[in-house]
Amino acid sequence: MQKYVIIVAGGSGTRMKSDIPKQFIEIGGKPILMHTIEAYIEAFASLKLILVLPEIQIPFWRGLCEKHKFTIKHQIVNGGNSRFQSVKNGLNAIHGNGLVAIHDGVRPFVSTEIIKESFKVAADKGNAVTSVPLKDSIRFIEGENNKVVDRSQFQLIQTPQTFQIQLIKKAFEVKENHTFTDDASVLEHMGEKINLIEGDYKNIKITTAEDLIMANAILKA
Ligand SMILES: Nc1ccn([C@@H]2O[C@H](COP(=O)(O)OP(=O)(O)OP(=O)(O)O)[C@@H](O)[C@H]2O)c(=O)n1
Ligand SMILES: C[C@](O)(CO)[C@H](O)COP(=O)(O)O
Repeated sequence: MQKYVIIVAGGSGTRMKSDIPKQFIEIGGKPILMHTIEAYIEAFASLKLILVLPEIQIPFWRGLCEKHKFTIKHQIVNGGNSRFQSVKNGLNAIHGNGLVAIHDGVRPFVSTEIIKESFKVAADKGNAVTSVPLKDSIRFIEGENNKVVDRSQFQLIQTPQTFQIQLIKKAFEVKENHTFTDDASVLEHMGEKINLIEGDYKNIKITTAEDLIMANAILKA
């Protein structure tokens, strides 16, 4: 079965407050996004890779590829105004059947094992969504009040989120709404059961400046 990955890097990284979009910040001598792409090609060399970028950043990315002699083949697609729109643009670039992993460009430490398991479970069950248990206590906030909740009933959701292509394309035909914070939420809206697979605490989403400290530490570990 043909395997695709859509790597979404169409955001502007406002919470990082950096001069360049965070996906282009260098860790270990190369842009975060190159680490992410390499992780997928290490898992499956024959993977078809679709990279979603803000249109205005495409020349900058091409310049980075030249500078770093980055030759992994990928198709570039324009980003949208939200993650949902960026994923949708990526899905529109796929014309065949098979499986597609959707992955945040700013999660560079995804392991080969997770990528492989994600495709395996999606092939069997239609979808596979990576997650980890919570390590902190959590509280439910209600107006002025708050109360403890049972954290064993919650999971933190990561990417990859991998799907049978026809299923996820159909799910994305819906009108976007604010509950669509990831791709699983879009599929669930269509009535599908979500299958969780085990993630990894190292599979961080680089979002704020502290995450860069963590990223450099993970690289050195
Ligand atoms: N319009 C958008 C918004 C987000 N993303 C991607 O979705 C992933 C997760 O989003 P997030 O970490 O929130 O990235 P940003 O939107 O760039 O960050 P911020 O919310 O701080 O602006 C990132 O790889 C980001 O590039 C995207 O492809 N298109
Ligand atoms: C898809 C995701 O990484 C799963 O945790 C997350 O929902 C992306 O959220 P953001 O609001 O785009 O940071």
